[in-house]
Amino acid sequence: MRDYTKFYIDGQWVDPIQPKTLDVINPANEEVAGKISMGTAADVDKAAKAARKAFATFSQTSLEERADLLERIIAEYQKRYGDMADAITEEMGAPASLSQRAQAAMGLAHTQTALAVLKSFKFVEDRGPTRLVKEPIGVCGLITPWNWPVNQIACKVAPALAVGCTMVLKPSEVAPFSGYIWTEILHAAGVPAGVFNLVNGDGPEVGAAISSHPEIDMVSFTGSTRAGIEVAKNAAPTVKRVAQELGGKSPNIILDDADFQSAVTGGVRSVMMNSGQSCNAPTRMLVPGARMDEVIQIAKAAAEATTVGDPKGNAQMGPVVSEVQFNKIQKLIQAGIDEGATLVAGGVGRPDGLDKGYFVKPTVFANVTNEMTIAKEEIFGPVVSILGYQSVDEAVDVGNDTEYGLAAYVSGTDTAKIREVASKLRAGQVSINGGGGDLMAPFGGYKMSGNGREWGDYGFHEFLETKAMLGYAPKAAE
Ligand SMILES: NC(=O)c1ccc[n+]([C@@H]2O[C@H](COP(=O)([O-])OP(=O)(O)OC[C@H]3O[C@@H](n4cnc5c(N)ncnc54)[C@H](O)[C@@H]3O)[C@@H](O)[C@H]2O)c1
Repeated sequence: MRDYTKFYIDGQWVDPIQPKTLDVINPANEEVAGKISMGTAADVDKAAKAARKAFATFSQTSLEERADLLERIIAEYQKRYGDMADAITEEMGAPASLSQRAQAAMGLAHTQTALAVLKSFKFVEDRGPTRLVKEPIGVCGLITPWNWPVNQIACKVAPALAVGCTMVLKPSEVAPFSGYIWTEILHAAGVPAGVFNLVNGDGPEVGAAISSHPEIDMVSFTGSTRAGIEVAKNAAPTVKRVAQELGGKSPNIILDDADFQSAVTGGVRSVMMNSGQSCNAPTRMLVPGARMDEVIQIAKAAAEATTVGDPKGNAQMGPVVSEVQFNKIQKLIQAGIDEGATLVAGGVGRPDGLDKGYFVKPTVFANVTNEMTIAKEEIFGPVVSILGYQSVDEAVDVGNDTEYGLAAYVSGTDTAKIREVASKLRAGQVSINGGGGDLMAPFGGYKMSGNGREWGDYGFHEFLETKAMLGYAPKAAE
């Protein structure tokens, strides 16, 4: 049982102003795995004031001092790597192997990337007599979700620290263990008091208090589009910058000349990874209509080959994060059946032999139309919807016919055709023939998927203001 009931404010582990706790449930066995405190606006106020005070000095630190700090965080993270992976498996059910090789790895990798970017980042640019200076924006409010918990924390905290900002973090209350360990890492690394603060709690109380606090200069939010809109509304009266990384319903266009065995199998596996709980999962697979039967056979085999079970064992897929998510996914699978899609694999109910835990069957629907609920709504579960297209233009139109625009995927062999399709897709990231794994590539969405860009050097700009110093270089006397 983890007792994670302290907050971290002004360099100290402190009790919440009003004691109130929340049990954290392990989704693999539905048992209480630990508890956190649920903060209030008063805790946020204390943290924001500590961050404001610290900003005066931390914003003036040298690039070398901040690089040194990131190096110490990396060293401490490496020491706690196993703890981090275990915590993620326990709090949100990712299989141990996924937590080790991806979930925990991303937290470390974003910190290393921030360090690398910092070493060559251009904070100053001279344009004739004018000097442009990039300065830290101030105190940042960071609100993160549960699905890739430390990935999202690190891709905000590391660049914010790198540029000299101070911050208040609120991790997801559903999966708060990794955020606590992250905080222990930062404390051990000697982050100066007040620079980084942790307040746990829920969205309507702590999230809203962060969004509206006058001492917080910007909010970087990752989560659902619903909550992202609330954050922006609450932030509006204080005119703070709001960076939103929101939901997705990403199209995966498989062109007629693709290697179907590999593209369809890869598409299904990508959705099943992390139990479908990735904002950029390729959940709408678009295939030539004439080849639907062939695709169904491949997709069925891929889904049925996915092993589901105890995330501490060897299963490829663990549970989904919570009862709320489990019930939502069940309803959407039922909607697919009711609206006439062809159920190819999986379906409602738990997989055989798994009576406890929020386990969902790896599910594939075919003959889906883009009007169906399962093609429109972000399911955030292991459910693939396969749609047939008659022409490549139609595939692009249907691919873009969504309120989201986070990611898109194209596969085929004709490079010119693939690039043409990729250029027409309205999404922040387009992956070609399974391309990925570039931590320097900006990550963020078009349309209702958000307005920010995280990762690499783009991630730095979220936390910077630009100052123009006019007449900085006076003209030489004639
Ligand atoms: N675009 C991206 O980079 C990205 C990455 C991962 C997840 N996501 C999205 O996140 C969602 C899943 O995560 P979730 O269920 O934790 O999302 P969520 O919106 O319920 O919660 C995300 C965070 O926001 C907080 N929150 C909730 N309501 C709030 C409010 N009114 N004001 C302020 N904060 C509030 C939560 O407490 C949590 O910390 C999915 O929609 C997914 O697509 C997006």
